[in-house]
Amino acid sequence: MRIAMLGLGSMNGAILKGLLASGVSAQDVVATTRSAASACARAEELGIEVVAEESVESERTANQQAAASADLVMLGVKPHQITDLCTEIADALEPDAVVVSVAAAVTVDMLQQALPQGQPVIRSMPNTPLSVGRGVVGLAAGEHTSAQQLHRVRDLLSACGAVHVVEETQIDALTGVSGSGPAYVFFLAEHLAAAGAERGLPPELAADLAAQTIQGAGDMLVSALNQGAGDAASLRQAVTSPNGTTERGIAALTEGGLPQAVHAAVSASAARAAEISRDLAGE
Ligand SMILES: NC(=O)c1ccc[n+]([C@@H]2O[C@H](COP(=O)([O-])OP(=O)(O)OC[C@H]3O[C@@H](n4cnc5c(N)ncnc54)[C@H](O)[C@@H]3O)[C@@H](O)[C@H]2O)c1
Ligand code: PRO
Repeated sequence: MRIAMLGLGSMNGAILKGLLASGVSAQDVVATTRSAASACARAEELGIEVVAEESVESERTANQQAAASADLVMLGVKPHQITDLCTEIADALEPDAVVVSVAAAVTVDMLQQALPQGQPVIRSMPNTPLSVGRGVVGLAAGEHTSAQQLHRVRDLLSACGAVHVVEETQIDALTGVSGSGPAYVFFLAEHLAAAGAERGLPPELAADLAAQTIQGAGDMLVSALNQGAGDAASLRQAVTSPNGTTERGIAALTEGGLPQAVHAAVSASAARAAEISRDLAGE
């Protein structure tokens, strides 16, 4: 499968690293960037062909050239840039090329409107841990995408994370949990480490303890859920000895409003996605 990654920032870059590590051949990937310097650096780093918008001299833009040869086109630009990018590549696309948007808030309908009639599209919501093979992706297919095309994309991404095919109405909530979620976890890691350093641990040690604890707890939780051997609440209880140290820590988190703060974070992220969708639709 020939893959075009249009825009190579945080998200498309993370997906590409995950795909290459999972065995996708660098020969099968072409990416685009705006600047020539960035194209050079990324081509050297990743071993793939990268075409820069600013160095193309032919009639076709970098995005058109990359899209023309692709079976799968991943749109990795900001939400407000997606429809312009769709319009730009529309005439270059093969009719059966599958166009996958990674953008928050850009609906299947917006993608279909901006692309040729009948073009297969998928709205996705990935997260950056795809870069290390531990990502999460939600996929919602458009009306012209066959089950086989959806399965091919699901199988490709499954090599670098967990893929969930969902209703489009669920994507904003999924964005609030797993799309934005890595940032909440990194925020927790920052504060765990800072608190450890405040209690006298060397800062590097505190950062390692926070990261390794989050990794171990995450692995343990996924394994327990997969094996039907517990859930987050039961694993938390197993750490919490009656009248022990954790009980005091959990009480402090509860008093400090962690449960309400997490609910508010997921709601705020999902609500912002809906707000951007309305802005993009001009409502
Ligand atoms: N960062 C995340 O964790 C994350 C998670 C899920 C979804 N997303 C979505 O991914 C998309 C990109 O976000 P990001 O965080 O990677 O932003 P980013 O700014 O890191 O990446 C966007 C890239 O696109 C490039 N670009 C812009 N216009 C271009 C054009 N016409 N041709 C080629 N390249 C172009 C920019 O130079 C930039 O490198 C957004 O729509 C966002 O909603 C991001
Ligand atoms: N990062 C993007 C944003 O912050 C979308 C989910 C994660 O908008």
